[in-house]
Amino acid sequence: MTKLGIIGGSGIYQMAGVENAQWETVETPWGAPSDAILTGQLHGTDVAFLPRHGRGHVYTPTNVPYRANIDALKRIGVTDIISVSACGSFQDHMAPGDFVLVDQFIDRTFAREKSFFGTGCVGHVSVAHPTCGRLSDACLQAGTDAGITMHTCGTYLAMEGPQFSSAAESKLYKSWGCDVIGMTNMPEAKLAREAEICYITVAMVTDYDSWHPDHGAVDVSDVIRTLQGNGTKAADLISRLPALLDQRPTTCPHGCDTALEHAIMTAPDHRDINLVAKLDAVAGRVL
Ligand SMILES: CSC[C@H]1O[C@H](OP(=O)(O)O)[C@H](O)[C@@H]1O
Ligand SMILES: Nc1ncnc2[nH]cnc12
Repeated sequence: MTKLGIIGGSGIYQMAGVENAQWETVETPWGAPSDAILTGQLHGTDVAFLPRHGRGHVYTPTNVPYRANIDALKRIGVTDIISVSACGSFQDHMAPGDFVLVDQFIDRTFAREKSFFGTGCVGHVSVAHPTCGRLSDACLQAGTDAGITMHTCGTYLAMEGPQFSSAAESKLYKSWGCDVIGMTNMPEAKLAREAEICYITVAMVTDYDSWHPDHGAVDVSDVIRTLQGNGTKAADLISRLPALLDQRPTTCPHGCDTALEHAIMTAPDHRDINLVAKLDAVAGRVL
């Protein structure tokens, strides 16, 4: 059974159309998530919506409690996460208002906890293909049906922030072949993989960062203006997903939900029982 998690980024703090909606407080061994989680059904499919920065936009990209957020979603049974995120673009043809289905990341963040594992329970998962092709296909169809200009793949540069990039950084990332830039999807995608949850980033282009000769520096007021249009489009895309994702295969064909199968290195008699206890939701299947 699908339970669809939606992580709403900048400008997305609510989700309309959810039946039996209630804000649930979820506690985790990794602290409190960014906010309570809105649960209910969308066109008959169980959904759980979490505003990444909290209602009122409280958490900076660095301070978002990424581990608590992913643990909380796993703990309440989420199988699939759609991360809806604002981004800058490094490509002329990925214009403000377009949506990019991210399939690769370059992680340049440096001030965040990036793993549920640690001393006393060491685990290594593959993030060679960090997003789920099944979710990407569904988002492509939903977005196209909603009349959104969709790009089927793209590399997302995750920066620490909260300041935007300098022009030199922006040109460097473009020269690396990156397509979009944001501040939040790492370590979120890595943690979702550790938690064996399928994950896709729907990156909503709001600006051209600071490389473009015909566009000035990024300005939050421009970002917000574009986000207001993007938010409506994102809601339309999401409302079409239940019909496409309700029939979940017993196991993800891309292996997202079996990522921990051979991941844990620490011998059973050397494991830290406190850490193992904290991993109950995320890795209980294999511990
Ligand atoms: C409001 S512009 C910068 C801000 O927007 C993006 O957030 P999110 O990924 O949660 O939509 C970006 O990563 C920055 O945090
Ligand atoms: N240019 C940009 N850089 C980083 N994060 C962003 N979010 C939206 N636009 C962005």
